[in-house]
Amino acid sequence: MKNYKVPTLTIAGSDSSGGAGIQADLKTFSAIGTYGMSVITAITAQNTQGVFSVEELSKEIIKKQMEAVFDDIPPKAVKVGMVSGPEIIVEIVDSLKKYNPEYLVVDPVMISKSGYSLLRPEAKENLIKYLIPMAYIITPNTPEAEEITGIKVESIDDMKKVGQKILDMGPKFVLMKGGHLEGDAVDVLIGKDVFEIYKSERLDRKNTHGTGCTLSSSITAHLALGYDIKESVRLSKTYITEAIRYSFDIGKGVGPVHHFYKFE
Ligand SMILES: Nc1ncnc2c1ncn2[C@@H]1O[C@H](COP(=O)(O)OP(=O)(O)OP(=O)(O)O)[C@@H](O)[C@H]1O
Ligand SMILES: Cc1ncc(COP(=O)(O)O)c(N)n1
Repeated sequence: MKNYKVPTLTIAGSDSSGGAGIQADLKTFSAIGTYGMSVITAITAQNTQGVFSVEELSKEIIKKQMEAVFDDIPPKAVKVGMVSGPEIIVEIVDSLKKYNPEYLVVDPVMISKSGYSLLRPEAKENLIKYLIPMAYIITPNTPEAEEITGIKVESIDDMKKVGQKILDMGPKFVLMKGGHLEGDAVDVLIGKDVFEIYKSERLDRKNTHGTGCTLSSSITAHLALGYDIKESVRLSKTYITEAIRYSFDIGKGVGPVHHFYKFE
């Protein structure tokens, strides 16, 4: 089902070390077999050891990037990752309303694995009020789900309950990621008439930089290629599991996952 001409777009921050953010998204888009494009929201200076600095781009250049992409190569599916500040979110939401892509995947990036805040505290309100309701699917990890709802997530039962709360905020589907819990790596997909559990063994690996970015861009690429939501998540869960299994040591800290595709 690969189609190198199907356009996909990521709206996210740049990770200079290539493991997360825009770079992980584009690698995933290519590996799944779509044509990847990017709107950069912020530049981070980071590597496998941490995030050292962040510079947000202006809302003007974000608007211009959106226009340049959508006026020429309208993407079939769009993913939003790190959005950083409140004004940027409003700009992105306005542009998305204007161009109305078929699929919008929102990965509500808040804190990097290394503990650096990638969403300014004052931006949280706009994320919840404007971006989450327009998502086709939102993919919070447990700390992000807790931030969004104010409710603790410590079990699969909590994931179901809190996922339902997020669904009530307006997105069509919620994928609650269980990477931060203990035991098997269990993700839960919730929609109006949909409830699916995706389970994999927990792999004992230290190199998990960019797992969330990779999973959400894989879902984006599969939706763009025409898979339905359950299939898109199933194939993406396999993709991230194998990407973690074959993750590798590069750099001095938490290395990246491995992008390649050979599963159907
Ligand atoms: N050790 C692991 N073994 C197998 N699967 C894992 C492991 N850790 C995470 N996963 C899976 O990876 C995906 C990403 O989950 P996670 O909850 O780690 O997202 P995240 O915290 O947003 O990632 P990131 O830290 O990159 O932002 C999920 O499908 C999760 O189940
Ligand atoms: C630009 C950018 N976007 C997202 C992440 C989250 O990824 P992780 O939690 O694996 O650090 C990141 N580190 N950098």
